[in-house]
Amino acid sequence: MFAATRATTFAAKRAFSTSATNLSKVAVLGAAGGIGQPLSLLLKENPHVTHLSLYDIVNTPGVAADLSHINTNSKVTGHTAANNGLEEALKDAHVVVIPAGVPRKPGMTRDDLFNTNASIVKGLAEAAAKHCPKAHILIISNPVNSTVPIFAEALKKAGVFDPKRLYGVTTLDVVRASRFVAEIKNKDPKDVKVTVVGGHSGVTIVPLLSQTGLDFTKEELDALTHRIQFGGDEVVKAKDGTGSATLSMAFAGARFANSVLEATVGGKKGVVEPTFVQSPVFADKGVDYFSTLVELGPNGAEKIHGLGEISEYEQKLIDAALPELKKNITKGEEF
Ligand SMILES: NC(=O)C1=CN([C@@H]2O[C@H](COP(=O)(O)OP(=O)(O)OC[C@H]3O[C@@H](n4cnc5c(N)ncnc54)[C@H](O)[C@@H]3O)[C@@H](O)[C@H]2O)C=CC1
Ligand SMILES: O=C([O-])CC(=O)C(=O)O
Repeated sequence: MFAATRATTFAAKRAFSTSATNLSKVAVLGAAGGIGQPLSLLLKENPHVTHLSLYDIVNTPGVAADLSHINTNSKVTGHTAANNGLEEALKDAHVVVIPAGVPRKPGMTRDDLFNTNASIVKGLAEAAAKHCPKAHILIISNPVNSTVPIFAEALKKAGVFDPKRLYGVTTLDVVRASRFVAEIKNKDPKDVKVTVVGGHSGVTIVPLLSQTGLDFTKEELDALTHRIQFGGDEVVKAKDGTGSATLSMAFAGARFANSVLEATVGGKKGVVEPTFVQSPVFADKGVDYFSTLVELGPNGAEKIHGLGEISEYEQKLIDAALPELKKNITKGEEF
């Protein structure tokens, strides 16, 4: 799946010394789960990854043994809580991707996961602060609007918070938006780029359809906006109590991890993705984290873009998103 980037990667590897490739240990925390397994599979195929380190409280030795037979260049190791497993998994990691935690069941909101996932994420943050304080941390665990602030607070407490290196993964919203718009406009999704801003739950997800260069009727706008904001619910309902999006999330997570790797060790310029980071965009309204297009560079999230020109329709969506986002962020910060 990364064929398009392979040429760049190999060129970059030649251009960089071996120490550059030694930087690319990627740890997955929650690696034996519904997202963790396919995500790890996709990362095993990523040529930037030199060491894939899999951590979960259960089953990682099996997942690691299985993946380790795939004939790509990276080494795979599996770790559980025994024998300082978390420390071993995190030590020297360049990127840490975190899909650890429980998923939704029908009838639940993402915020309903807070009670369980907040402490899981906090514990992992404390370990990351200690064992890989300079790593790029990609948070998938829900509720993302709160788990990113929880992680940030733990890093701040340990004195190692670098806002350029902490990202909430909102790529699934971008992937879905592209697919849903392509469907109704009879296009190939690869030609449909939709910037999705805000956060990652319900009304906090704001697709900027006016920036796609396509025309939409009011009915199309209403239907698409609703589908993008509540796409997660479609999967939760269809899975009927067995979980939420895992395969599309693994795809999205692998895509975002690849972007971070390309920008930080691949030497690629102009990598721009929406991601939920500490952001100045609505800081004056007390919303300290927000997803907009972010330019990724060797040090991570180097340039946070504003919203650009948005329609009146989108302004109303933003107005509805901000109070909910603020509430979610404060809840995370105060945990
Ligand atoms: N950001 C996004 O767009 C999306 C986020 N998610 C979220 O991702 C999370 C994971 O979802 P699934 O993989 O479907 O759940 P899952 O239950 O299949 O897997 C979660 C894994 O985390 C592990 N885990 C639990 N506590 C842990 C700890 N302290 N350390 C390490 N691992 C631990 C479990 O053993 C399990 O293997 C959920 O919170 C879900 O809501 C899901 C889809 C999209
Ligand atoms: O809906 C959920 O709970 C999982 C998720 O975040 C998504 O699919 O966007």
